[in-house]
Amino acid sequence: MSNDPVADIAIRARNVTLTLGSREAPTDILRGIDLEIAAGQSIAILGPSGSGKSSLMAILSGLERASGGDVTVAGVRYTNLDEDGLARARRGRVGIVLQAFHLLPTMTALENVAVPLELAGAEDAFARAAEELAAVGLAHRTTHYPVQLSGGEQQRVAIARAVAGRPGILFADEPTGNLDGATSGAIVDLLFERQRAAGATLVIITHDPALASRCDRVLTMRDGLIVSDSQ
Ligand SMILES: Nc1ncnc2c1ncn2[C@@H]1O[C@H](COP(=O)(O)OP(=O)(O)OP(=O)(O)O)[C@@H](O)[C@H]1O
Repeated sequence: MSNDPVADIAIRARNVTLTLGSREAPTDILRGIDLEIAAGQSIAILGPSGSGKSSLMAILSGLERASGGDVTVAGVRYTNLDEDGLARARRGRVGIVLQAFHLLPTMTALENVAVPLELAGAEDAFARAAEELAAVGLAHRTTHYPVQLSGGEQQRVAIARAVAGRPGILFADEPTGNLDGATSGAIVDLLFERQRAAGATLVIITHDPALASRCDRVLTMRDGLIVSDSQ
């Protein structure tokens, strides 16, 4: 840890709001989120369906722009960035794992991990991708296409892809939502293992209190607000 308190904050949100829908019928999705997450922390976000968990994660991970407030992630202030600016801010700083895996069907497991690295300018993209796939236990599946992989294997590829760029922050939105119980346990173990190996901050959205209890800190959302914080 550095002595600079600002450097030790991975995520800072101040009065973040999100309003969607039409001008005539706006819906307030996030209604003033204030949050600081320390670098290296694991944090779970719980809350009923529709409470705004995915929306908050989309904003913190730079996939979506807030309607108001201020967001700074990994030292980059998102406020005033356009979509290209947000995409640049994500690259190399943020890794994202989603419930539905989102692998490209026309690419092998190896290509799914290597191509984003290549686009980010890595010269050794394929060698690094092979290492990442080995680290998630898939050294024997590198030439398989997503359709040839089980759900758990696809999520391992997605985790390898998310951590391959060595991001400081890893976001996971219900990463086990499409998996059975036994597979889920192994995927969660893997997420925490990869987080520790990278020294990354981990933000997980989950409906599973047992998973949440493994995190350093647990937030609960309701109606677009954070209503409890275990910290
Ligand atoms: N484009 C949109 N226009 C209007 N409302 C939207 C839009 N997108 C999402 N919402 C609403 O925003 C609210 C928050 O959605 P969000 O997906 O963030 O919730 P969540 O807590 O992640 O839910 P779940 O656990 O079911 O995934 C929901 O009520 C949803 O219907």
